[in-house]
Amino acid sequence: MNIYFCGSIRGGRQDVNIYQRIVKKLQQYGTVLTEHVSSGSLSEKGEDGDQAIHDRDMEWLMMSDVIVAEVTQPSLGVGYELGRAVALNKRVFCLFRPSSGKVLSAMIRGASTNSLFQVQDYTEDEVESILEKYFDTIAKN
Ligand SMILES: O=c1[nH]c(=O)n([C@H]2C[C@H](O)[C@@H](COP(=O)(O)O)O2)cc1CO
Repeated sequence: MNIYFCGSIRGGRQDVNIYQRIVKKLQQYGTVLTEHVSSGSLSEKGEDGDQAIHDRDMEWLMMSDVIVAEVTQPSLGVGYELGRAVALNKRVFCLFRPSSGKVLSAMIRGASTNSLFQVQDYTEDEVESILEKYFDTIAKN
């Protein structure tokens, strides 16, 4: 299974430790095409070559079977990826931590109207078990 992980880069890297836990867990279920998003050495500057980044990531998005996004730290790039994923009819799972004190964009929470696009509130300690539950469910469908 190809998995596309979305997380904030230029939107801010404060959640990188949780991105690492998510990617490590996702690697039990398939190939994470965007493993670099969780890299501790990738700064808020991001990678070089914006057009190449965009074109590579869109190709990976098209190749993916499921998109998992950590959406607590707002990111234009993640929002764009999610919109493109919806347009491609992809399966999307968004993870949000209410304990951050932030309120998730209505354009993300409000898009969760069917089982293809799900938003899950969670706490940091349950991140692995939430992913286990999700992948168990999609394996049965
Ligand atoms: O260097 C990059 N590499 C990259 O793959 N991205 C993609 C993957 C992330 O899920 C998303 C982050 O967007 P942003 O940088 O706007 O927070 O965009 C974004 C950047 C920088 O914008």
